[in-house]
Amino acid sequence: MNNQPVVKVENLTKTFNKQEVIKPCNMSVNKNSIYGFLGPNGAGKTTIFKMLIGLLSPTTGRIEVLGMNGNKQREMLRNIGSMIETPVFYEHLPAETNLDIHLSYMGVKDGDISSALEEVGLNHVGNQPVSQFSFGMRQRLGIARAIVHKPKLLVLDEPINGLDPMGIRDMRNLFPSLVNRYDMTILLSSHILNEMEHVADTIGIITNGTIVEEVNLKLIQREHPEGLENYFFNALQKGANT
Ligand SMILES: Nc1ncnc2c1ncn2[C@@H]1O[C@H](COP(=O)(O)OP(=O)(O)OP(=O)(O)O)[C@@H](O)[C@H]1O
Repeated sequence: MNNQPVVKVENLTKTFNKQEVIKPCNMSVNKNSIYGFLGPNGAGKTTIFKMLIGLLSPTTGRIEVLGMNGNKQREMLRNIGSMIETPVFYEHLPAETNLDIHLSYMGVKDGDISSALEEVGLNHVGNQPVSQFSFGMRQRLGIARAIVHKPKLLVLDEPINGLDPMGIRDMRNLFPSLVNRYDMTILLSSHILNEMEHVADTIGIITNGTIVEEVNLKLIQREHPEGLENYFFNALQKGANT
């Protein structure tokens, strides 16, 4: 891992209906990092993710992704893969056709749909319509769609939500291998602290619209060998007191 930031956020805010739900935030995600974004319900994780991937515009502040800001938005979007909230598909079309449509939309000609499906354990059902998929299979397909065009930055909002234990274990192996094989940088959110400890190397904590911590996981583990939970609750407490 080197120290070149792939995501750099400065003084980012977002106001909805006169309410500032994201207060001035700074964030830095290093190249080839797996950054685990943690925070209570409603803290602002999804809103920040949406701003990073261009689905929402910031109220104020600056976002730089892969060295680009607003100036090269198309190029930036082609290099981002994401799954935010519940993924939506063309229900009547097979999984592989959904990925094919995504590749066309992204302008990628040489995407490997069968490999992407295999990465998430869906290779045997690629020809089935998505309407026949279970919740966990849809999550897996959402991840396949996020990675099929081999983005440089992968942004996944609660990707293991709804996965079975095998799926969780598969993702634990998949994420670091995407970093190693395709030079990706991954930004993940999850409420499952234990799982974040398995995959992330950096932890960011947001509470009430403010990022209160951004720390290397190894440093946390040195101080909290018992696990992330105490560190997480302390950080929230610290955030509440400032
Ligand atoms: N479109 C919107 N209009 C108004 N308020 C919104 C909108 N989207 C999000 N919010 C508010 O912004 C705050 C942050 O929401 P967000 O979805 O980013 O939280 P989160 O950390 O992802 O939560 P969770 O863990 O529950 O998914 C919440 O108070 C939410 O009600």
